[in-house]
Amino acid sequence: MKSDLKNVTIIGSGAWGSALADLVQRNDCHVQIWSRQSQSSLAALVSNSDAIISAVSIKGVRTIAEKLQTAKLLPHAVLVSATKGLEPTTGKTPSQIWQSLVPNHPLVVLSGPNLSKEIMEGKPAATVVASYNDDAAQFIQNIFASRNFRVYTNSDPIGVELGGTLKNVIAIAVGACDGLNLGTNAKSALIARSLIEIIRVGVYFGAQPETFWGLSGLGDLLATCNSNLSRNYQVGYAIAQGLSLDEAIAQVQGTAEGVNTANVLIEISDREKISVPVSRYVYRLLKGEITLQQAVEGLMERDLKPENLENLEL
Ligand SMILES: NC(=O)c1ccc[n+]([C@@H]2O[C@H](COP(=O)([O-])OP(=O)(O)OC[C@H]3O[C@@H](n4cnc5c(N)ncnc54)[C@H](O)[C@@H]3O)[C@@H](O)[C@H]2O)c1
Ligand SMILES: O=P(O)(O)OC[C@H](O)CO
Repeated sequence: MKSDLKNVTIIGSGAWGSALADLVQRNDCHVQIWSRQSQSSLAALVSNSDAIISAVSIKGVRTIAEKLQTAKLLPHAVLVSATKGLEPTTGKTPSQIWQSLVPNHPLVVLSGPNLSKEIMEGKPAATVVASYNDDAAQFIQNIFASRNFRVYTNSDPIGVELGGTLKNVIAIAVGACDGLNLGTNAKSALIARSLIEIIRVGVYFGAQPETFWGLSGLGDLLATCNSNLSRNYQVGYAIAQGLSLDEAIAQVQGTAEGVNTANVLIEISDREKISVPVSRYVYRLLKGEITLQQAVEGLMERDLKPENLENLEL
């Protein structure tokens, strides 16, 4: 069933904003795209929007949310956050920033295994729209769903959001693993153990552990760790080829959020004493504290322990 929604504003005209605009357009919505290069006023543009979708990098989220805080929105306007990152200064997720600055509108998080290039090519994909407000989630489900884009609702926005955010750090590790040609066993072990540490962090943020077995957790982890379309994977792969972090970032097109996310995650895990061994080795590698070879040895030589899947928080 298609919604009768007509006016949608997409904020951010990068790879993801453009792909999301394309998806909404397929459903006959009236779509307007705004970016920081636009001459038009964002406040004027959103004044008649039924849905406002933010697809900017994490560094732009607070600025954009502050602009909308003072804008006059339609009372029923739904906000959608499609960013996968953590704010450096506060450690907040994008949805937490949105919620704190624009609290009077329902918020939906959109996240899943969604490499924008494949979506632009019309290849089949699925995603999750998560909200504490079921009506808002269904509303957004209907404006995005199409023959090639299957959209699920979910009621754990923080879990859905963190699945998409934390896997970016792991994609750097897996890109490096592939760049070193360490093999399928190593890669599979890295992905499986990383999912456990993602869940540990998720639980700290108040997410439901089971959310991470879904599309936005395991699904996005697999997509990002198995595709050289992923910018985060590309960063890890390039480092394994001997490039510096700056050189790796320079050769990647668009934003690799995992680099910043690793910094913020390590601050949080140090403060809250959350064990995140894979992410920590990524962080130390990116900081230049260790070589890639030392990271591999460090992970393999950790103390032996039970797999302990019954108590993922430990
Ligand atoms: N590309 C994908 O496949 C994909 C898929 C899902 C989610 N995402 C997430 O979407 C977000 C954007 O990714 P992208 O691929 O479009 O990146 P991109 O680099 O192509 O575009 C980034 C966008 O953010 C805007 N931006 C950056 N800093 C800003 C600031 N300070 N103020 C205002 N706007 C600012 C840019 O103008 C641009 O529109 C990221 O969090 C990414 O993880 C990307
Ligand atoms: O290119 P990446 O690494 O930002 O990944 C893009 C999407 O998050 C994949 O779902």
